[in-house]
Amino acid sequence: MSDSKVAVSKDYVDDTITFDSFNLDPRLIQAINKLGFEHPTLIQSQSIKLSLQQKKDIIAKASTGSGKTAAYCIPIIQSILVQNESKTADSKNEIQSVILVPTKELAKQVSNFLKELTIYCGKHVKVVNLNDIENNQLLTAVLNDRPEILVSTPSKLLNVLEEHSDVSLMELKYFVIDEVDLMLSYGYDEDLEKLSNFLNLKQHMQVFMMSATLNEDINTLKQKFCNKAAILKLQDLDNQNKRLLQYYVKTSEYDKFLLIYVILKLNLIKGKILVFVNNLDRGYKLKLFLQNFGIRSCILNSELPINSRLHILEEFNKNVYNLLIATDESNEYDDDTEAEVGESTTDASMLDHGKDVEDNKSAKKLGKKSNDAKDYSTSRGVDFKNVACVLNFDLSSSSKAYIHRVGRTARGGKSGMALSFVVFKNEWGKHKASSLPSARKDEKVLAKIERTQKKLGYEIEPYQFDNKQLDNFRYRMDDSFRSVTQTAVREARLKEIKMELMTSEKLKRHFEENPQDFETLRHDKALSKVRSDVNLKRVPDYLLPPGARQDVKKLGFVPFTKHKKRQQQGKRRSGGKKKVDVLKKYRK
Ligand SMILES: Nc1ncnc2c1ncn2[C@@H]1O[C@H](COP(=O)(O)OP(=O)(O)OP(=O)(O)O)[C@@H](O)[C@H]1O
Repeated sequence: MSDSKVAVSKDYVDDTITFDSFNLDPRLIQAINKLGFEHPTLIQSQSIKLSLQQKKDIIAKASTGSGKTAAYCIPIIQSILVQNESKTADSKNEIQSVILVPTKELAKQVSNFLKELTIYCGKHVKVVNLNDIENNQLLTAVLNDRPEILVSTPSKLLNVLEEHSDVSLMELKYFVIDEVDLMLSYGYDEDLEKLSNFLNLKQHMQVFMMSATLNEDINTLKQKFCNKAAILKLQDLDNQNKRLLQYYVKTSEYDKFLLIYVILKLNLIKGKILVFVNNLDRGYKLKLFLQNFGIRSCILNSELPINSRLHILEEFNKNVYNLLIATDESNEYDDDTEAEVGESTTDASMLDHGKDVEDNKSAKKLGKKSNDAKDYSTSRGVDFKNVACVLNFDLSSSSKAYIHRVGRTARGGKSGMALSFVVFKNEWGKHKASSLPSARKDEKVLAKIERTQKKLGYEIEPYQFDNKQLDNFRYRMDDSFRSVTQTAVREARLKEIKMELMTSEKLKRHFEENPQDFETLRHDKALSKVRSDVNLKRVPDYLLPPGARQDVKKLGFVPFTKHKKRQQQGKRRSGGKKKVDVLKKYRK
């Protein structure tokens, strides 16, 4: 999944072994080396061993970013390669593996990863992402070839099976359900039930079910698909949790806008920032608000065509954009019971054979996702690269959604930080234009998040900004906020969709022929001309901390404290190893 070499921290790595010790095919080992993976992560070493040596079905619960994708991809590819060796010239090709994921983004991500892993054996292990193919004739041709691995969302696979009666999954050797709990809350259970009719259940078929969060809801699926599954639970060890620093700021709804403006305008957070908002309009509102200050951002939401979404993700991962505002609708569908029940065991590593996932009678089923939002989630599974900070502009409405959101940073052993804006209960609804229904419960949700994170060994620290310093920026923020009317938001939303649709449909062929043009397409352009003061883009000297007045380049990590102190802190930072509290300068 990575473009560059990734060094996984000791938290996840099983440095007692290397990938060589699994007796993997040299072509697979070569591809793993090319990805820069030196040691397997804990979930990988457990899963590869159990799958290859004991042929066990596996239900795995392991932290976000701990390498679950490779934990099922590697044994699948290895087995297919072994199988191939015993093939004769007239053996027929069969589809051997199906990997189900809840979103199109994940289908793309997983199939890309598989392609990287099969780079030296692609002729023998063909990977097809069904969600990638819309043309029916092309699909028929591709399926006639009986690719060894299919990646798909459940609805797409079902659709394909219903329309291509000649495609059989009866010889399937591997069946993976990734982000299995999300599948259920998205209402994919009916599709999965129907899909089970196309499978030779419990007959020589190995099943993987993976997620960072699991609850007893998956028991029905487990009973349906698995045969004496081994349950792997691998969470971080207590003293290894310092890679992810977590903070919250209690604020009013209106002041969230002030806070984000100051944080971004003064570059208080270095590196890429992923901002989560809870609905589509909020995303555009925030984008337009920031645009007034000359702060560019991209939007990611379920309304955009899939090609645009994939392109935005790709570009963000290539560091083309620094600021991505993602609408997370999935948190509406996550229930919170898992986090409290599921984490009751915080063993670093626990392996039970045939043991049931914990009972949680109170787990309630949530409504199905709307068609628009189906197949989309930014908080789940997406391997955002090098995100320095996840900023919950709107707090998630469940602690489970919070786990997945903050899991978009500090991935693959890197460090990161999460900052959440939490609305004081007694401040909720006081400023209509900035108000959000879900924020009413912010304090309650925060309490749940704190409890859940504590069980995982994490502390979430309060962060208090110096209100006096912030107040200096207030009148500029008022101007900008007023200019972002509901009409401006609606227009921006329409304009963006039109723009992206054009790109997706009309220009699709052009981009296929001229990929270099696609590279230069930017998604963070200004959306509409909201009536704002051009001066808003400049921060006048008197608003800047003294250290930055002479030299604008000094913006970012600018102290409101004394210069000397900052120099000392700067030195410490350059040491590289110490965790940096990037917002410190604004602390009260
Ligand atoms: N053995 C390894 N060594 C180094 N990097 C690894 C290793 N395994 C995976 N990675 C990298 O770690 C990152 C996270 O992996 P992956 O997306 O599989 O995590 P995940 O557990 O599925 O997370 P999530 O629960 O959020 O879906 C990826 O960038 C991947 O390339």
